[in-house]
Amino acid sequence: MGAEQSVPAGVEVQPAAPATAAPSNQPDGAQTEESSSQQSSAMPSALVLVGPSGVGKGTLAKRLMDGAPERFGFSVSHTTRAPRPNEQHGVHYYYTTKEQFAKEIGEGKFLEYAEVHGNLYGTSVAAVRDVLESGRVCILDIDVQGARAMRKSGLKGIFVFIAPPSLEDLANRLAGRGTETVEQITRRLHNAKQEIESINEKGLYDYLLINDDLEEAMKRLTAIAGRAAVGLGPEPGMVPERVVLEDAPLPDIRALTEQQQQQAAASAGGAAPASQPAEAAPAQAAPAAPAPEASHAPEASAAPVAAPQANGVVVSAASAVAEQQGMEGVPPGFEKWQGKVALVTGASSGIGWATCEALALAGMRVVAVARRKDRLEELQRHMHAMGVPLVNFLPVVCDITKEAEVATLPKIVAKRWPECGVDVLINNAGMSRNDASLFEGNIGSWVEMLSTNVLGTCMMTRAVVQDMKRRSSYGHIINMIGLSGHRIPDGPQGGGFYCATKSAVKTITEGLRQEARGAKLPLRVSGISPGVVETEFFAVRAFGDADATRKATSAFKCLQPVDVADAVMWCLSCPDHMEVNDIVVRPTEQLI
Ligand SMILES: Nc1ncnc2c1ncn2[C@@H]1O[C@H](COP(=O)(O)OP(=O)(O)OP(=O)(O)O)[C@@H](O)[C@H]1O
Ligand SMILES: Nc1nc2c(ncn2[C@@H]2O[C@H](COP(=O)(O)O)[C@@H](O)[C@H]2O)c(=O)[nH]1
Repeated sequence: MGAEQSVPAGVEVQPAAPATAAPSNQPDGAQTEESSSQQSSAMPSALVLVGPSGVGKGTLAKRLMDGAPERFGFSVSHTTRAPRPNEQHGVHYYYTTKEQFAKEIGEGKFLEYAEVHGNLYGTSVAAVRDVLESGRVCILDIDVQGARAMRKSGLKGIFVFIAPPSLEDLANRLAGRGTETVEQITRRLHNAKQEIESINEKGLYDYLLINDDLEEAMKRLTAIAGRAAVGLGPEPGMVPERVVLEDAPLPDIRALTEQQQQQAAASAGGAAPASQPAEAAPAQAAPAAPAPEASHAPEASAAPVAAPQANGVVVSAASAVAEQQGMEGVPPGFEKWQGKVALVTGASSGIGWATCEALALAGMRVVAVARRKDRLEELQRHMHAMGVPLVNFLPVVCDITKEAEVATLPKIVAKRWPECGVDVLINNAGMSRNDASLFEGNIGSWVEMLSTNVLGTCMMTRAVVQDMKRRSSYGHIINMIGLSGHRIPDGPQGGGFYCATKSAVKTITEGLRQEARGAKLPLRVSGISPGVVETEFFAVRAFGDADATRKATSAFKCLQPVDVADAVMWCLSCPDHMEVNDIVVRPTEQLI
């Protein structure tokens, strides 16, 4: 027997039976209620999560492991399915060919294997052994056929069937995850009906857990996993004698996907900012059933924008576009961010718009934050036209100067993508006014600049860092400092106040970096300081005079928003040991 075939601690291996073997009502190795409840040893055992695709096994497993990596490890399976863009070989799966898989079956490498939804999946002896030998609970995420085979293998562990509240919920989750096409979802859902019927196979499962509310499900699973951690067997009687399954028709996935995509943004809840009452109602066709919070939320909370039609096509949430482009658009080093969430403020135009586009095209989930709902809707249409899956895009109407609106943003993100939080924050929103001289300036303009450029940046940062702390997951914060954080180009004309706010952003960026280092957190902090960029900045500074931009940007070829977005992408693509602290970039012809 080769190394791969040696018996893992606590695992008695019987040769893997092909998963197509007829299921047994009393599988070998299944524990009777008496024997299982008495089973106890100091050694952690396996925790086998079974259930239809999309029910949340992976989400629950990840949460368990993130919460206590010293107690739980994952059995990384082999598969012949292609990796999704955000997946890593050796972390999510070992990706292999059919030929290699067949060869390794012959070599007795697998504890179990099965064809699932058209691909081969298998649990190797080594995958389970390595985790158990490290003294941790080994979490397996396998299908029903795999569970039957595992029972036969004699693996010591607790088997939990995770069920969805309904097929419709399951369909919604699969569509929302966005990693499969409509056809693939239909196939997985069709299989789900049969998989759910396995609940009634005597002795197959120890627990039935309905993953309705994720937090509740986590609480129950944590308690079950705690037993596995100390080698205790399952409690008796945790699977009902007989579960009556309603013969519900399969949801129409294509229709549901369209509806789901429309609802997704709105279902996060929230009302339009108090300062923008006219924008409270979605301009797009209202979703069929808006979440109650949408109409009853307190005035001051951010509001997601309703999504337009998405042609019913679900493409990879993690990086459909990158996949379509064969990863061409993705800068080297950026792969680590695929499927992660970036929040961009000031997303309705210029640098913010271009940054949202670059991030989404490279496979990130993007939360676009701005005050102007019509512009966010336009950005959403633009994203759709660019081929960005709308499941990856969350536009939110929010005024970053309003504390209560900012505070709701992490919640909106968590509602939309339950297993996620903001990983990357781009504090881009900033503005200037041309009536802010220090001799005779308009105090309202000072307040506006201070609130947006300084306090808005700080409030956004605080909200996101606190959420990162809660999740123990630290990403990257990039502040748009601007060249005005480094020098005063138009002091005699009264530009001093604006520059003061920008040099405050520069100092805050360094302060944040030092706080992160002081707290030994892996958060990375960067600043970007572009000179003249051709954006609406100048029109805003001139209180809406569109000609002001032309005047300010016609002397020479200015930077374009995409140039700055490129700098953002570069900051994010640098290796983990490298933190870009400030990028100063001017148009070549700009003097000061
Ligand atoms: N309780 C829940 N409520 C709402 N959404 C959920 C819940 N649990 C998980 N989800 C979401 O459902 C989607 C599918 O979850 P996940 O990928 O964990 O399923 P899975 O069972 O591991 O699927 P597969 O077997 O295909 O790997 C994810 O987008 C996840 O965020
Ligand atoms: N029998 C096994 N099933 C497995 C294994 N690894 C994963 N799976 C199941 O396959 C489906 C699809 O997974 P996906 O990653 O393509 O969405 C899912 O239900 C998994 O539980 C395995 O090693 N053996």
